[in-house]
Amino acid sequence: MSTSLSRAAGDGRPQAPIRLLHLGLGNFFRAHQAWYTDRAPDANHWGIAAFTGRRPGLADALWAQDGLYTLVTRGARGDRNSVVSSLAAVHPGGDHEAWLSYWQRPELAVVTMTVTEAGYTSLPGGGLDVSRPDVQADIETLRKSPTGPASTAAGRLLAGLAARQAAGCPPLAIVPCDNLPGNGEVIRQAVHDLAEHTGLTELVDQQASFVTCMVDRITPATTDQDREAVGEATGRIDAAPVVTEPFSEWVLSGDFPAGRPRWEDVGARFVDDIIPYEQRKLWLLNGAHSLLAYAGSALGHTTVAEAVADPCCREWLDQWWSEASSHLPLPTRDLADYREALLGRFANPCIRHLLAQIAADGSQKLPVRVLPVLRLERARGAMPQGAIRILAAWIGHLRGAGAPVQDARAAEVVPLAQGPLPEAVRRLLGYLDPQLPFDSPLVAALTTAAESVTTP
Ligand SMILES: NC(=O)c1ccc[n+]([C@@H]2O[C@H](COP(=O)([O-])OP(=O)(O)OC[C@H]3O[C@@H](n4cnc5c(N)ncnc54)[C@H](O)[C@@H]3O)[C@@H](O)[C@H]2O)c1
Ligand SMILES: O=P(O)(O)OC[C@@H](O)[C@@H](O)[C@H](O)[C@H](O)CO
Repeated sequence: MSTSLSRAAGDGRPQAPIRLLHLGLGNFFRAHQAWYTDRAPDANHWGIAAFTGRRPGLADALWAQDGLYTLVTRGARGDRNSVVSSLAAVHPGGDHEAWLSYWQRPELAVVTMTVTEAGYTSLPGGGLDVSRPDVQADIETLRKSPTGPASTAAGRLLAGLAARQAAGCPPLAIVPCDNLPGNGEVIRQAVHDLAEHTGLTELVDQQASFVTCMVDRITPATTDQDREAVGEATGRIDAAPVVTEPFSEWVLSGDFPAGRPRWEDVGARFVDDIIPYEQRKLWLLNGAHSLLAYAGSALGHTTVAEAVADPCCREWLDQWWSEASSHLPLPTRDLADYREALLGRFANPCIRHLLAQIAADGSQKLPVRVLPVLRLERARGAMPQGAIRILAAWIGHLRGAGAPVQDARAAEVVPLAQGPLPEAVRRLLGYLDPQLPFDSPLVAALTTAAESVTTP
């Protein structure tokens, strides 16, 4: 009979001392940052304590198997299974005492996070969105006690920094790993704004260095079938395996005052100017994902691989990529190779990446994946049909076409999308950027494009 993964049974390596902390224990973190750490030559010195966002389920499942899990690297020609050992402790997000206790350890050096775009609780133009009830609740909590049980990511970081300062510990690095440009600065600003509302301002820059990074590895949600396949292939019960693609990229920019694992020895790159890497990835990969999520699901497709096999979607992808590529400061040959590689990654028939998963939180994603290209194209007098198609398909999605709406801002954007199309288009453009509804030719082109998106 199969037994669960366990260190006592000889699975994985012994637990490493904890010097890394992570918020947002999900699949991507386990396929990416935890995997880089696991393979670093100094992995034996760098254990991670990871916290879920709020729900305890994954922490419980991983706790029962000593933090070990199987990483299934799924290429078009088959799977490769390996056990990742870098998680030394796992906790439910609500365990605030445990969260603070790690910040009070002098040896803690790096805090990473994957909390989704919506988890940054920031305004579209930057800065903390203090109108949110969860942010307001954190302001109250942290005013009462600087280390109180905050619930937002910014609040938890600030409470951690306050605990660290009170314990007299040295500064560390905070490394957000979500698909946002300048993610280090975005979270720094959010934490800083929260600190201003709670009288803790000086603490932020004294205690932390905010590192920006570009992350890439397509990692879908795990299915029961994946769990069964891992059990059959490894002879071990694993309640929480992660399936990911062979490709991986991590580019970082910023200081690590208390050190870090030798991630550069296993493929991570440290650069001074991260902007070209961010733009290439967010526009070409994530922008294309959003196109397929809305336009592809409206055509009846369920996964990225299905959508990219449809010649119509392929043509739309090429149009979007040509528009976006023309604004990237990278050699033409490199961009052509990147696009070619993306097609192969998207077409991987063994990665079942659901369009519905990618479609979530479009209100947070389109401003960083699509709008920069739209604005650059309009500034040079072009009417970018590729970018317009993505926005049109998103509007169709909010009006009921394709994947179901799951958006942190659904209560605002779904009502804006209802009623006669020209007004809905104007309202949604205004939501994304108050300047855009004044661009009448754009409003007209987007209305025409949105009319062609099928709604039920
Ligand atoms: N999956 C990918 O292919 C991929 C690739 C690159 C980057 N990312 C980034 O990683 C993020 C997570 O993706 P995933 O595949 O791990 O998803 P997931 O659903 O497996 O995990 C998400 C984790 O984030 C936590 N979380 C969500 N909202 C939070 C909040 N407000 N505060 C704190 N924690 C919160 C959840 O509790 C969970 O632990 C994405 O939103 C994206 O920004 C994902
Ligand atoms: O993870 P999200 O929700 O930000 O976006 C969905 C996908 O576009 C994204 O996860 C990509 O698969 C990933 O960014 C590839 O590295």
